[in-house]
Amino acid sequence: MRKVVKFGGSSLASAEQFKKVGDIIRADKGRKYVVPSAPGKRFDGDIKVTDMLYACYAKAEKKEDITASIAAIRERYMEIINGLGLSLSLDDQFEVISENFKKLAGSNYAASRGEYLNGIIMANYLGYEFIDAAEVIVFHEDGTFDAETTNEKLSARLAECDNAVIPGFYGATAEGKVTTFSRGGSDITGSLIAKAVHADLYENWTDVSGFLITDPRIIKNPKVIDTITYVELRELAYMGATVLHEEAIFPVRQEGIPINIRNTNRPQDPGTLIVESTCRKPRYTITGIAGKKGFAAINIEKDMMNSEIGFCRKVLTVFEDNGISIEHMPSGIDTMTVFVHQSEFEETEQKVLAGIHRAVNPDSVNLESDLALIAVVGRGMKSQRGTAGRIFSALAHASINVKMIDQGSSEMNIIIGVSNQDFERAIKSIYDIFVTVQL
Ligand SMILES: Nc1ncnc2c1ncn2[C@@H]1O[C@H](COP(=O)(O)OP(=O)(O)O)[C@@H](O)[C@H]1O
Ligand SMILES: N[C@@H](CC(=O)OP(=O)(O)O)C(=O)O
Repeated sequence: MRKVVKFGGSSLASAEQFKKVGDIIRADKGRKYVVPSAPGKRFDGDIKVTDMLYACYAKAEKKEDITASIAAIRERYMEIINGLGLSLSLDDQFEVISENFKKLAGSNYAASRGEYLNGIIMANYLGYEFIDAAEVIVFHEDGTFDAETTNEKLSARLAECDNAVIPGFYGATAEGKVTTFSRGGSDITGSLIAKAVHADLYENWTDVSGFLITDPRIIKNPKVIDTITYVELRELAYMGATVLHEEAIFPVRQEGIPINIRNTNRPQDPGTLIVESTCRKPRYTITGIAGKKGFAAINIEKDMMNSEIGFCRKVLTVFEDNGISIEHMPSGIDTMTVFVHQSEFEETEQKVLAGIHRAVNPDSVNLESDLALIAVVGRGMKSQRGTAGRIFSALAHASINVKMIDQGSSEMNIIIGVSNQDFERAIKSIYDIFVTVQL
């Protein structure tokens, strides 16, 4: 078995965590390619190294003294090196990094150093080859990711070595400008490597025993999902289940490589297997629940709207022209609602309203803010009668007003809009009706 293993920041926050990771890798010869993140939080309230780097770079940009900030970052790594008993010096690397910060090499460069340095330590600790991600993960000049060149470079480079450590989160353009994925992007690096080496499995090690039915910060100890499909996971990841970056699914999906989410602190747990398709029946009718706060709804009313050809297109053009992306668009006979991200919308809100008036001359337009969207997802929901009924009776029992309902044509997800303030209670009542009472 050839495996790619990615360890998140929580798994590499201290020497103690590194030792657990070392034991996991050494326990299975198939764990050949290792993708580390930067050191994460050691305890509640701690600061991730990536955030320390961003903050330090912001100081450099303001021409403030960064000596103390660099020293604090360096201390995080020295604690790991000393705790592991390694004879490794990062003096040269820190000298280069300090110089580049002062030269304002860019905030992407700054953030990427967290993974870069952790990769050097990991390679030294394991006795694996270190491959700088800047050599093999390629971005276009405009900052977008170059999937084709990356796959070629990775395949060629990794064919030369039996095992290697490749830091997550960053890469570089052909000109050598360091660029990163969005936050949590080490998951993407792992997936790209799994694809390039035709891995049998992509293991993603974190601090929870798999993908949980819902966010453990909302429900205490939610049940683990044993098997989930890429499609279900994509819906949940997009809607805020942050355990895996939403874009990490695509590279492995093209190759049909399963992902296994595992817990570094409980390696004996089987975790969650993410697959293309499965005959395994899900344990509950629903597979998972996820959601996000911070949406606004634009409600548009106009008599006979439905018979006006091009109405929707004209409305949507107004959003497009103002650079606003649309999240959902439920409609009635004479009404249409557009859900958008509130933070993105606030700046241009009045321009959009005026634009809608000009474009379609509606009877009325009104705005509602502070809304949350919740996705209830599950392959078991398809052709299972009464699922929606159960969701809405659970919400009614909890006295939660439902502002929007949207069921995808795949019958695999139902999206519900509620007030921000009802968000946690709504998730809890849906979880209880399907999982706690085991319906
Ligand atoms: N449905 C979910 N299942 C599991 N974890 C979730 C879910 N939704 C949110 N999380 C959060 O995701 C965290 C793991 O992701 P992340 O912080 O990116 O870890 P890492 O540092 O290992 O990359 C968990 O500790 C948990 O708080
Ligand atoms: N260190 C980066 C990238 C990353 O993937 O981290 P983690 O695996 O800890 O989520 C971040 O904090 O965004």
